[in-house]
Amino acid sequence: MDLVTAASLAGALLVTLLAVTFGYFVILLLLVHAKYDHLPGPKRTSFFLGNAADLTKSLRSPEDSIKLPEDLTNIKPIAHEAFTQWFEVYGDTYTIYVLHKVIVVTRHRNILKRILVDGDQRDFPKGEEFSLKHLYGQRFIGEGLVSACDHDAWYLRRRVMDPMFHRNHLKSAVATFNSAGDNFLKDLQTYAESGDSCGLSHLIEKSTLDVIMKILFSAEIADVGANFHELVANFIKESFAALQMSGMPLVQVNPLLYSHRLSIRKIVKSFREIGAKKIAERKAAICSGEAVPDDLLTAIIKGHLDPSTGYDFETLVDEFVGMIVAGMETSSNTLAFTFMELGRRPDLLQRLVTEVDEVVGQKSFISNEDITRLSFTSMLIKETLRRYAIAPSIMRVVRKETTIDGIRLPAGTPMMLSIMGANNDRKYIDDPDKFDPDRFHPEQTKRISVYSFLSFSLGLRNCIGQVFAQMEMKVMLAKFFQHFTLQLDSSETFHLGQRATLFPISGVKCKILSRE
Ligand code: HEM
Repeated sequence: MDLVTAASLAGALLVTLLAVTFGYFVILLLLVHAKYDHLPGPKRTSFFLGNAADLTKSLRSPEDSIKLPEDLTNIKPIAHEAFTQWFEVYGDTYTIYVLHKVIVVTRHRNILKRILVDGDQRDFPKGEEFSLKHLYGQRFIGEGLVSACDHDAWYLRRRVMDPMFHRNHLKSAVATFNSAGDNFLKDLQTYAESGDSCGLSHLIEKSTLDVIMKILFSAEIADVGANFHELVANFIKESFAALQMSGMPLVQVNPLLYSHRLSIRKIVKSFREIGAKKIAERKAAICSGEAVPDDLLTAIIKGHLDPSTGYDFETLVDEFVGMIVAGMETSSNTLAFTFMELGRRPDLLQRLVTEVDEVVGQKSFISNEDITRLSFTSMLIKETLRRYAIAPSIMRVVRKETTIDGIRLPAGTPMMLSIMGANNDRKYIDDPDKFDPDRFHPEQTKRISVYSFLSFSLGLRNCIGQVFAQMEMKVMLAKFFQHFTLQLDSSETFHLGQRATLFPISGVKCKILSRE
């Protein structure tokens, strides 16, 4: 066969292959569309891309043109707003399509109830695809508690960790919450003295990392490395922004995004190496019989030494990364939103200051009893969690075909359970856009249903750190208002950003004013 014939044969083969692949993809799309045609949803703007264009638009700020990938961390996404608006138009359950993938978005109470609470969790697992196990092929949270999809493996790990997050165990951590709070005060004092504006979000982030490192891993930030806080902050921002991007069409394979994917892989890998080093040191101490702290790190390593839990060394690293990912940004953004609201609501700020003065006064140590008595502070935090659901949605998969209230969910359906949608559903919440901590007043006659306060999720796989987070946030707020107050910069926009979690885009720029 001569060269020309071979080349034309290869060309014909390639064209046939492309035509078959294209035909296969078209049939696949038609089948997926037919499978979900019975559910409402926004019109697909493209047969092939589905609603991808709407979603990509909603990931971007209306004002900014975003250049990928350099500006990923500066995206001002408003994805949750698109989801909320679609609830108003298409009802409590609707579909969105990206290429051949479909997601059913819901805030329907009975669906949430069945999936999170009443149903067998084996029938509604976290889907592998949405589980944060890997990011651009690099192991991210792997098989850790947050991402575990296999119910039995998850259960064994949750049993190892639950005691560390129990209210009684956390009582012994109150001193540590105080000491992290005192470090926060030192940073604030510097700004109060200089009169310069600060980005409060950044200072809070440092404190919530400080708390996690001390309580879960008995480590000071400084022990891990001088720039550890910046490193973690960068790791969280970059990886969260990438998580959000990675679901968009072709981001995983687009050659133009190769350097972005490579840099994210490197960031995640080097962060995992820090965790591996800490774990190896503690494991060596345990194995050689040295006295070790009674913290989460010791608990999971002891679990790893007991083969029945299925913890291998990499899973321990997954837990280290997972706890920081799940615990730092969530608490820190919730506190940032609380400060943002207090900055524009002198009435709430005054109520908080009065409570702090009455309960804590000039005491330098905030005890567990004080934390319990800070009831307005609790209401304030709960309303922040309701209004600005930091984790705006969570993912599950319906394994077997299930019909709930006449809504048929085919087997294999990926579900986005909208926490933001449920928390702000005007069918159940009066004037949901209004920030009103009194909704959570213990004497409020119209009690908020648990399905309108999904911020920590519900059921077996609810947030293990919810008591931890609320104690931490109460101590931070009380310490702050014992000594300082704040004045928001005039540049404050009150806009929300979204990179996996929600955050105040401005970073809560403000002046710190001393109360003394
Ligand atoms: C305001 C703060 C927080 C919020 C709003 C929050 C929210 C949530 C939500 C919604 C889930 C369910 C995720 C899902 O089902 O996909 C979750 C799970 C989890 N959270 Fe939190 N969280 C917060 C703080 C924390 C803290 C401080 C820690 C640890 C120190 C933590 C550790 C975890 C873990 C390990 C899970 C997985 C639990 C499991 O699957 O068994 N969270 N969190």
